[in-house]
Amino acid sequence: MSLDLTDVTLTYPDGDTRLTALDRVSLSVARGHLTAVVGPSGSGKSSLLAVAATLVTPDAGTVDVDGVATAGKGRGALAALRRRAIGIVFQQPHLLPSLTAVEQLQVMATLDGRSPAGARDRARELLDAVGLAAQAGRRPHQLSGGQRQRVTIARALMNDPGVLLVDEPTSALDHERGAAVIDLIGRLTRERGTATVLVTHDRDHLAAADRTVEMRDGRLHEVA
Ligand SMILES: Nc1ncnc2c1ncn2[C@@H]1O[C@H](COP(=O)(O)OP(=O)(O)OP(=O)(O)O)[C@@H](O)[C@H]1O
Repeated sequence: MSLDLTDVTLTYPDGDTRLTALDRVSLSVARGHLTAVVGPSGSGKSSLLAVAATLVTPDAGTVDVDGVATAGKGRGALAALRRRAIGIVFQQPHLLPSLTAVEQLQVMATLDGRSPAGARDRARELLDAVGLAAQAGRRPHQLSGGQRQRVTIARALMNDPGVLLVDEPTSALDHERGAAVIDLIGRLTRERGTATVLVTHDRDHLAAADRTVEMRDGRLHEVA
């Protein structure tokens, strides 16, 4: 599998005790597959993504990304693994206001040492893939909310990651635009072969998923 969480437990300090945000959670996602994670507020969905993204180290259990065991790795090695192997899409687009859509993507690649021409070609190809070829020269304020979210999805794919983690990408969108973004994530998962985990509140969006799991009080349950 491209993403493997095994018996992951994560706790946070909570007064004199600790709150268990993830309770022996195991989840494996293969390349080309989309797993949707639903569940009530506070059930541990964002914690699950943070652990999968190697941004938070669990108290117990293991996280393997693209066949690489992350246990015991230092910050530098984890940052390098994230840049190479993990694409992350947050709830809010987090775009740089002064850059055009194509530049938002190019920055990622240039940071990674790709040649400027190679970065531009890949950025244009990805903007085309998310339906924004005509908007490549626009800045964030000249884009709709859905278009901004598409730019962040394209940006997350710049380094051709094996793992794509997406946190509530539709929370700022109306239902129709939200559904279109989820469909796009499903299509890109299959076309680009990412192991994708999508946190969503909206159960109407689950048709694009190969599998749906539900978090409840830090535990993961299969949804029939
Ligand atoms: N940094 C933190 N310190 C202490 N407790 C935290 C921290 N982050 C999250 N928690 C707690 O851990 C539990 C799981 O939170 P998490 O953010 O993973 O839930 P969620 O399912 O993503 O919720 P939502 O749908 O509201 O975003 C909650 O009880 C939350 O209050």
